[in-house]
Amino acid sequence: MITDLTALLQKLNAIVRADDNWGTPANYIPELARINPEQFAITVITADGTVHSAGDADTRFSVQSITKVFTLAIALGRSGDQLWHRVGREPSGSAFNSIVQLEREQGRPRNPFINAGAIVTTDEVLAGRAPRDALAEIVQFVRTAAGSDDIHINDAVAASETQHGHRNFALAHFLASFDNLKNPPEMTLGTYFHHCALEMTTTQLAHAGRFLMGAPDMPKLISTARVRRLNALMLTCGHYDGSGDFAYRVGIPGKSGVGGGILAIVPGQASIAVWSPGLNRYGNSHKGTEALATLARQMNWSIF
Ligand SMILES: NC(=O)CC[C@H](N)C(=O)O
Repeated sequence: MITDLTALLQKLNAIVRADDNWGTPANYIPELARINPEQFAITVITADGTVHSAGDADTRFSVQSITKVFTLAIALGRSGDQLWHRVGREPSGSAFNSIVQLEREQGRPRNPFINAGAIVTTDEVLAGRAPRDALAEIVQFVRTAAGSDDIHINDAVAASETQHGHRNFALAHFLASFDNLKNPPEMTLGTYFHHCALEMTTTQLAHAGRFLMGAPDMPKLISTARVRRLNALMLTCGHYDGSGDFAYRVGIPGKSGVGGGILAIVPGQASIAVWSPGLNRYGNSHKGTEALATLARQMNWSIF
């Protein structure tokens, strides 16, 4: 079985590379726009701890919104259910950076995985501390989850997003106007941009996702009940307005990032990280999604 999975990933890597539609990298963060889209990597860690990889699995990429899963875990650890007064748990049906819904719903973002919701969870993690202290907690959580200290924030990516993050500034000020930010918008955003700029390889990211598998020998960073809830939110909200399509086609919880990464979990069975920088129309990795759909079908992995 183990050799089968490695062979399957290698075959998948070859199939993915043979298709010349690589999608388009994010263009609103200049540091991400200049990345060569013709890259692909996949790592699968199974419940027995074995690691299977294919493609560019040692190349670091910007994990971006995938960090929203870790900041949500931390925010829930700090504030518990109080957090849900500030942010909802419903799919948004709109783009990750949309502002219209926020006005209609009086400044309470639909869920913690769209940008507005993640700005709120970051604000909760910040909790009046200096941004470097909150960032230290986030980076430490990710390093502990991954079992590696060699995970860092790329300051150039954070600076690039700060210079061009007009939409996120608009969202943060909108939240503040509805009294849904406890810290100054610039301070919360600075923290948010920096944790989004964390870089990992697919090998590191798949390791970091092991605690979400809920399998006996995996790191236990949060309660089993919370693991289930994070997975539920990943399934319903992890791909923004593409979440329904991802659930339909792939059938397991996943969280995407605009850097082209996706962390997907087969509860009790596997933690999967996939990366290809070109995006589909929802802002999710084009080839990453295709590869996960094929892998899930071939392995018969589904939560349904
Ligand atoms: N979808 C994403 O990965 C978005 C994250 C990015 N840092 C942003 O705020 O726009």
